[in-house]
Amino acid sequence: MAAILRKLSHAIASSAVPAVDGDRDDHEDFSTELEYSFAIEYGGPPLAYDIPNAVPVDLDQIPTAAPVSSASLLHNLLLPVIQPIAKSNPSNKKPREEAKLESDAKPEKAIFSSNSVAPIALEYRNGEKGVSTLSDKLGSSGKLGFSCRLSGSLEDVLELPDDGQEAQGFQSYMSPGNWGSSESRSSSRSLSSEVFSGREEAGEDETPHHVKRPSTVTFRDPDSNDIVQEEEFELSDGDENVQVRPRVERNGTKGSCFRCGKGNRLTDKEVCIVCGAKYCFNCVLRAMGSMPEGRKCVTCIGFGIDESRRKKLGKGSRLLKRLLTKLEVELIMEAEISCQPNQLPAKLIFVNDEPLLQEELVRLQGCRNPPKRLKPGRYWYDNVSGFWGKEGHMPCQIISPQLNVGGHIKPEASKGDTNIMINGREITKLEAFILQLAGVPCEGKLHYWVNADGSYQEEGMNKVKGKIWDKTGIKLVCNVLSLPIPSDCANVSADEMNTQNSIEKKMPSKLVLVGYHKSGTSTIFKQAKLLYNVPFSEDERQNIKFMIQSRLYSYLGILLEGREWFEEEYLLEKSKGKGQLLDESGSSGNASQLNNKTKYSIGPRLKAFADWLIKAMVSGNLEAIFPAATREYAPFVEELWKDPAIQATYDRRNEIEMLPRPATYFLNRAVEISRPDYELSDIDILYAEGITSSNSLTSMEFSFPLSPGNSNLDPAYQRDPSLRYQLIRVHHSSLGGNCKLVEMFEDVDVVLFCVALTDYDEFSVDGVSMNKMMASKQLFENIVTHPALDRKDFLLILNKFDLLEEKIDEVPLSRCEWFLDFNPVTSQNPNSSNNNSNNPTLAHRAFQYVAMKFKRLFRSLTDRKLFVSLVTALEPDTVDEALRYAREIHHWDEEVPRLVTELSSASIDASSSA
Ligand SMILES: Nc1nc2c(ncn2[C@@H]2O[C@H](COP(=O)(O)OP(=O)(O)OP(=O)(O)O)[C@@H](O)[C@H]2O)c(=O)[nH]1
Ligand SMILES: [Mg+2]
Repeated sequence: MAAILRKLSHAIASSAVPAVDGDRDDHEDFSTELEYSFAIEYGGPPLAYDIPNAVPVDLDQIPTAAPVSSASLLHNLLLPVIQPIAKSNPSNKKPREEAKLESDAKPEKAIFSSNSVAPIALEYRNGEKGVSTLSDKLGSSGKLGFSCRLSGSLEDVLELPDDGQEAQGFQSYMSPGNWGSSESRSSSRSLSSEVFSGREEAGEDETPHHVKRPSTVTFRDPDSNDIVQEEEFELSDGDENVQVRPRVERNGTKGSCFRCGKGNRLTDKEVCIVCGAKYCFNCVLRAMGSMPEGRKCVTCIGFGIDESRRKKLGKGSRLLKRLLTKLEVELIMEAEISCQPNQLPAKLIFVNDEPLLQEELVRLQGCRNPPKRLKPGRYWYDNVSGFWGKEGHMPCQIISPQLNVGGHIKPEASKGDTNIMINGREITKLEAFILQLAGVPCEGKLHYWVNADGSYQEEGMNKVKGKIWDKTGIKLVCNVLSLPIPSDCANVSADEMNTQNSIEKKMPSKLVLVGYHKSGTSTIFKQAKLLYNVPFSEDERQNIKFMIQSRLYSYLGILLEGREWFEEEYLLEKSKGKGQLLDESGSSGNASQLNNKTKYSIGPRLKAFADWLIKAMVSGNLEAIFPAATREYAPFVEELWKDPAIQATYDRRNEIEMLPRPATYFLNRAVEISRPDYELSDIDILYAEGITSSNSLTSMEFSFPLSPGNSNLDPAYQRDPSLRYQLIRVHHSSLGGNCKLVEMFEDVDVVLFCVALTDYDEFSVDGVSMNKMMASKQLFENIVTHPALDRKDFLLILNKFDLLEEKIDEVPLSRCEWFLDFNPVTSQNPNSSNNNSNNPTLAHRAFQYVAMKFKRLFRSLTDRKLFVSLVTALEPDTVDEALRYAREIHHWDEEVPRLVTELSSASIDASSSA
């Protein structure tokens, strides 16, 4: 491609430079500035809407000005003269072969216009690639010698729709490229609309220096990682903490659009949140694509944002609103706020001179009263009083106290010079003024302790001398002087404050939930939210909805792969002469055999979509495409779903191993889910895989309502319903190598370790293939033996019992090397659902056996007792019981002295198997 461009740049340069002005320097300058834009004619399946069209220009049709006759000019009057398009001068003509594509394709149509942009229209005809270059065109017409500029570039031809056509325009830009033939698929990379700055001096094998431009078709090619490659980076001040970000080059003058170089400072533009490049209305979609991470140039995807723009995250702009529909803008804003690369980087936040660790940042942001508008920078934090400020400045906020984040506070943290120390920090003059107003002695060198509730005492003395915030007028003065006041007490009385403080002191008991891949931790967490009425925020609901919509496409992709196998299998059988047997459709089988059609065959339009979807899925790019493009493909989903071949495939879904279990639930409602107005139900939330796409740590606070009468729990275990609990769900992968990060849970009360009972014959697919039960066991060992969890209570949740019941009769438990000695005495009636201890089902025996294996393992590692609970995460009662059990374990622990004589370990065992 580079060679072709160089040839083109020769061709264009030689033609664009007037014959009379053969100055070589001019020529080179001109050619280095040349830019080319490519487009190909859409050859995919028919769409329900118009797509931009590259209209060929017939050179003969271009109106030209008649030459001004010199006779008509007045003597000595210099007028600008428009030169006509003249017949070519063969001596200036580039040899046609030189500019010809290696493919030898026959050019059919071409459009060319250049000042600095030379777009070239590529065409596909039956998979045959063709390109019309300038020299082709001129060669065929035998004409050359432009001295005037053809008006309108191809980009202008492919102009974005005006306001009235916004949605359609965006759809067109979000089309999956060329879905046509397999050839066109393989060359879909050339769909990218790239604008190259061609450099004459580039050597044969060198890639020309180019500023990569976003694709007009806004999806990444599934095969290509090109658009995230970046050639130039800048380091700011050599600070290793500062993330390297792509640098952008502007084509035009200051204030102009970074892409087309047009416009000025007053033109409405959209700004890339990473590199600051600004794009005009016409260029923004080309430059930013489908915006999977919000408003970023495609080359900036994956990079952290420019922190000075953080406060703009999620705030839609006028320009986007003009360009896209409300839903599309919402989607993009959502992605902008929630995607991983846009999150605040912990290491850029220094608290008391120390950079934060990720878990410290989580703690800081997740506390009851977190710092507002936190951004990278240096802060001080007095964790006794909760005062928080920027390094070298007076406090700006009072956040939750007692947070274990950052280093120790320094006396000079706020650059105070008053000789008055509060909790180890020398306070500023304004703070000293407030203390005086509050009646606190401020003469001489003083050291005070100030608590979060404003009570103060002199260092070394054991007597509270008073409360700063109690005095009337203090808060008002603080407000006037821009000094912070505790947020809780702004509108509440002292009494209320005391109550609040005492509640705050009653920190919730912490239950941490962890398990190996797909053990069911998210499902249990979501079930708990539903059970204890902890609402999903609008954001969470949106995230889950988008996740379900995205996953739907991967389920469809898997189904479509299955369809291919079934079709191939059918044809193979047919070629062996067995087709007749396989075809259940009787006489129509003969007709379909004649044209190689099977009941698994789909039409070309769906085939093209299927090919594209499978390719995107295999290359792992579906997440970048969906859910942004959900709306675009909803009609295809409907068409696909109704197709008999897909239904025939779906009927054989049990044979498609890759199809996860929840797929059936969602595929059954594929059409409804794919629609933009799809409304999420609680059951959908439960069945959705995961919680959000990026969450590795999720937490909720709740209390247990009084147990309903039919609860299996002994009423003696009813507890104060106002007691608070925090359930923290951690994805095992976020615990780091050897579960190092478990140490952030050293203050948890009970660890809930979740194991999927069905894992015994399954193998993990990522990394080294390993039996999932063995992997679970390994994770269990790592966590249990972690020093931070020494002597913690563990509750083993054996999950997916419903699935175990289905599986155990088919697949023996001894498939897992750890369970080789499982030798149940088969019951009289293996299908009986009776699970009492006299006649337990095979699944129950298996559960008891697995529980026993883990208990023994736990004892061998800790010399302590492991508690076990049997759960089916999709059934609320079992989750409720497991969590209430965890609560009991925690409180038993607190009440050991009283309970130790009452509770024997036998009763614990009994309740665990219940
Ligand atoms: N039938 C059935 N399905 C379950 C049960 N628990 C979980 N699942 C399904 O198993 C799959 C994995 O569950 P998740 O809750 O996402 O598991 P996870 O531990 O969060 O998995 P990660 O993605 O590794 O975090 C989902 O499709 C769930 O719907 C269960 O008790 N019964
Ligand atoms: Mg999950």
